[in-house]
Formats: sequence, C-alpha cells, structure tokens
Amino acid sequence: MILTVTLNAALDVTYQLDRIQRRGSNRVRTAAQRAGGKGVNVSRVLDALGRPTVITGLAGGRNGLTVRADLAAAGLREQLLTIEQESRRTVAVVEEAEGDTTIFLEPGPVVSATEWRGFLDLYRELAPTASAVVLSGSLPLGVPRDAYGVLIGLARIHGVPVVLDADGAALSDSLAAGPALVKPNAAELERATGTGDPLAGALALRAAGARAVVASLGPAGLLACTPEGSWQARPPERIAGNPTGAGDAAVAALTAGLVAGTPWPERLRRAVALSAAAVLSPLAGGFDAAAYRRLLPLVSVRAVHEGI
Ligand SMILES: O=P(O)(O)OC[C@@]1(O)O[C@H](CO)[C@@H](O)[C@@H]1O
Repeated sequence: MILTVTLNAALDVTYQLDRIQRRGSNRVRTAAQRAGGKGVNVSRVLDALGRPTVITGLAGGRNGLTVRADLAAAGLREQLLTIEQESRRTVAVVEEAEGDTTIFLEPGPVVSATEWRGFLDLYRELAPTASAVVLSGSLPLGVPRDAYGVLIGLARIHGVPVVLDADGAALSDSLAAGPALVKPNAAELERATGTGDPLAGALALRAAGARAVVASLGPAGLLACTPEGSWQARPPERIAGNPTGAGDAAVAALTAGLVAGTPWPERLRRAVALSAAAVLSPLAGGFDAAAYRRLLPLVSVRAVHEGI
C-alpha cells in the first residue's frame, strides 16, 4: 500500500460562481465540502486508480470528525491521529466565467509536542508496511520545521522511498534526508532555489539531495530531472477548470509509477494526463476518467538536455 501523510488535514469547501465581485456580496451557485489536504487528495486519486492506500496525519475538532466521516463514506482507509485543536477549512472559489480559482487557507491547529511524538510512534508502525510514502502539504504550527526530513529518514531506514510535495522550509530543510522524488510547482521551485529557470532549479534540488525532481509548470506540463535523464511532458491543449488538486493527481501518478518501476516517459505521460483530467473535475481529489483516457495518448514527452 502507499501511505500518504497529511499533517495539516482540511475540510475543503469549494464555491462555484460566475465571477467574484470584490467588495460586494457574492451569491454562490454551488457549494461543496469534503475531506482534503494534499495527501488526502493523493489517496483519493490512487484509490480511483485501484492502488491500495492508507491516509495518515493529524486531525482534530469537529472539522476533524467531519474529515474522518467523509473518508469513511468514500471507503478510504485512514489512520489519522486525533489532536486537540480544530483542523482547518480551506475555501476554493471557482469563477467559471473567468476560468480563475482563488483559494483561502486557514492556518489550522497548533500541534503539541506530545501529539507530535504520538504521531511519530504511529508513523514508525505504518511506514515500514508501505511500498512508498507520500508527504504532502503545509506543516501545522507546533510541528518542527524539519518534520519532513525526520519522516523521510524513518522511512528510508526500512528502504521505503518517499515522495515529497512541500513548500518553503518544509521543502528546503528536508532535501538532505534524500527523498526519492520532490514535486514543487514553479513558484515553490523559485522560492527554494532563487532561480526562475525551472531546469536550473530542478538541478539545484537534485544537488541538494532529492533523487529526482518533477516540477509542475501549469499549462506547460511537467519538467522531470532524474538519474535516468530529463524530460518535459506537455498536455495537448490548455485545460480550463478547477486546478486545485491537479498537482496532487500528478503526485499520485508519479508515486504509482515509482512503485511499479514504470519507465520515466510513460510515468510522466500518465502524470500529465491525470493532472489535466483533475482540472476538469469540479472538486480537488477527483479526476475526469474519460478525459484521462482521451488525453493519455496525446501528451507529448521529449528529452531535455541538461547542458542547454
Ligand atoms: O496548505 P496546504 O497543505 O499546502 O494545501 C492545502 C490544500 O489547498 O491543497 C489541496 C490542493 O492541492 C487542497 O485540497 C488543500 O486543502
């Protein structure tokens, strides 16, 4: 099974309307709410692909209970540790007329030192039973900033590869622990490396300890720098919809490919098609299965020469 870790689990609220009126009242057309946080979304996609997965992380309060009930209703296996403070909500506002999405992220709970130690005990039990671990999303307050580095180290003791999707210090401070793969987006890559050139940034993250780097570049697709070579994979067309969760779909495909040992070009093709199909799904964590099948053969993958 693939273990996903969501330390800052969320109740994701999605509003759909034509366009936001700043400083005005906004009546939404549809409102939906479901369990989220990046690792949860990765597990949803893995589950839809037929890959066994277990969700772990931290969840608390009434929002935490709602998250767990929603996961149970979706048939997803979870081993979340209950914490005292309330898990956060996120609100994604999808403007259908503009094709824009705006996200509001509550800060989430403060995790106590005892709770963090409790999570480490749980993780020590779960990680050795996994074929891969996915660490995704922001760290809640109270969790040490090297948390992901510690979790990578604990998995690697058992030979379990780790995929990391994080930003800021949570990314930079854990590269030395040797994740098998990191998946920053363009802004995260620039923040971590100080360069706006994705290829140079990806090579810098590899030099800092990541075995492979796949940067998600929105409509330009994915750029991969790996020990086997570098590739750029692009979708055949610009996809309009809700991009929230598109990166998580890419992480799910890349992790499934890592576990199966799928050759990189095919791994990237699937990740781009799945990510595009996720944009077509109204809610994060979902994807349009028919669009995935249609887009898969149309994704272009070309080798990139690192010296250029
Ligand atoms: O604050 P984080 O943990 O970085 O991101 C949280 C989040 O916006 O990411 C997902 C989309 O990737 C949403 O489902 C989720 O709630």
